[in-house]
Amino acid sequence: MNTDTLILGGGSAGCVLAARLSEDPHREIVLVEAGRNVSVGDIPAEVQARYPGRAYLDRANIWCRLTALMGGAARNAGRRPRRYEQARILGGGSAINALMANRGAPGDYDEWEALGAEGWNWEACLPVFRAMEADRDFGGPLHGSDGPLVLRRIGDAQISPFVDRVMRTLDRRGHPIRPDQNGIWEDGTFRGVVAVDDRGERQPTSLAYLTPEVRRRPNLTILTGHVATRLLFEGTRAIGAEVEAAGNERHTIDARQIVLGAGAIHSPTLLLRSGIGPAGELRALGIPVLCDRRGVGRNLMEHPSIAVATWLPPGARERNPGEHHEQAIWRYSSGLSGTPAGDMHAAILSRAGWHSVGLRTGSLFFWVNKSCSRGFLRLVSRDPAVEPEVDFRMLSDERDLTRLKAALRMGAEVLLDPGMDGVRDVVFPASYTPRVAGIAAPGAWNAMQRGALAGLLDGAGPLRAALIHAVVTQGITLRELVSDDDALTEFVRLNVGGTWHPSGTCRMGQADDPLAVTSPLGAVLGVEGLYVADASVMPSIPRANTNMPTIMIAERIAGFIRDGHR
Ligand SMILES: Cc1cc2nc3c(=O)[nH]c(=O)nc-3n(C[C@H](O)[C@H](O)[C@H](O)COP(=O)(O)OP(=O)(O)OC[C@H]3O[C@@H](n4cnc5c(N)ncnc54)[C@H](O)[C@@H]3O)c2cc1C
Repeated sequence: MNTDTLILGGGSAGCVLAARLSEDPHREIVLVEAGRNVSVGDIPAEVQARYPGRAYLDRANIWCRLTALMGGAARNAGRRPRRYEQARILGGGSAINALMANRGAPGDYDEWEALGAEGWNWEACLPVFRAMEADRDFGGPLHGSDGPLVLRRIGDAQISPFVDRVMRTLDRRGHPIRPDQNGIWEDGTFRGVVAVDDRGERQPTSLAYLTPEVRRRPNLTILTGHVATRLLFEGTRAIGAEVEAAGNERHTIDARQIVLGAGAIHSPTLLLRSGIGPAGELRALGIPVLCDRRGVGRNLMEHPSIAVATWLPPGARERNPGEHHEQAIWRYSSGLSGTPAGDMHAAILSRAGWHSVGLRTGSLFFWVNKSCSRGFLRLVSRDPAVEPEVDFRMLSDERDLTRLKAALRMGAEVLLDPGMDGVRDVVFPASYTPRVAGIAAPGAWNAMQRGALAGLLDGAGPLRAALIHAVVTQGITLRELVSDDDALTEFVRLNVGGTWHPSGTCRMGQADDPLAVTSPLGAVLGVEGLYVADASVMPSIPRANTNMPTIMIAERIAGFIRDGHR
């Protein structure tokens, strides 16, 4: 097979790249995606749903062997990797994520430019954000009205009694309720902006960008169920890729130009496997070094998280099980020296899972929105079936630990505030541990078990607190954590999780920056004909969920490639 532009990875970014680059009828495009197809009329119900809590737990939609190290280890024990969900489906993260649609602070993009990504300041990025969206609630200079992604805020009829009361309680405590999360960057609480279309359904980029009309273009070929195993080069010029179809049949696709959209874990992995990366590490695995670039797989970023949860009395529970659950957010500034405004984020969740216990649990899911810790990923085998080692080194920067500990304390205060009387019951610490992930797997057995536990907890009356502490938090109480700093440190270090926002592993920068992997145009430094255009290229993590920033990146780099910038 032979094409002009070969796009590897059909995720949030890859589908945008395919749609935009195929607008030029003279350019042949092949899009290769490892996961299954998603199209209008052929979309799994859990992917289409506005309630997203099943899609990312379905093993058919994710890279099942991928694990990652998050934070610290228990005393006298090694660090243990946990499953780390990343999409393997056409549309990528946008087909399984929590639908939150925000961009971060203007300062995040000005920072990208300051770090060497020339031309990526807020003034340059804002018009692209606007062009991507059709905001159904707000207009004006910060919003778009006719882009492919419909955005809206959770309405009065949808908001759960618990979420509504948290917002009012926070308002009374000095964190004002504000109308627009995507408006002026300021602290407060906001109804969540979600990418939900006018029928109330998810819009993965595999539908919003790869519309039936786009798919009919004769110059666009979409290959799903195909895994790219390695890039091919002639000298230092990329000339194609080796791909493996289901059934292990390998073949090559020749191309004039290759664009990686395989995401922040698998785009650097493909570079490493193809000989682009830290020379010593590659040689140790017997991979011939094509280009010694130390930055490949470094600068791995996430938003470290921890939660405070409460058992919900019946009247405070989500009334519609199909409703989106991340209904509001709380943005605040830690005030810690060297951190910017609005560096902290809490998702105010009406429920904690698809099952009966989840439906009865509300939570404040905190994350450090401007995190300072940086991790890495590296190959451990030449075998393309073996996932890389991923180590986020969360909280390795003390500032992240300090902020997350303070967040847990604040969350406890808010949920225990008398203003919450009637919509909260027992308050307890929570996090997305491997145990919780196991329990959360969709299926009849888990549904039955959770149903029995929910019934037990509902009927437990004065024994509920003891039962939650025994079964849910396994002996850890909130009182102990907020009164004992060492216990809190240990709990946060052990239980810190992510938010599924990996980024930065092929970061943009200037050619003389030894840790830069791509130029500000997305071109891989040191070789020709190869680009990266996904969450990997972010120089620093934005104060945002990362889907909209990634789509903006794909839009811009597609534009650079289309216009022939070098
Ligand atoms: C569970 C979850 C919840 C999230 N919630 C939100 C949210 O609410 N809001 C938000 O803004 N962001 C959210 N995110 C993050 C957001 O979805 C990602 O930042 C975004 O999808 C990244 O886009 P990407 O194109 O870089 O990578 P992806 O969307 O992950 O796409 C990469 C694609 O490449 C494919 N691929 C990888 N390797 C190969 C290969 N070798 N050959 C062929 N194909 C390959 C993968 O299968 C995948 O489809 C969430 C993510 C997850 C996983």
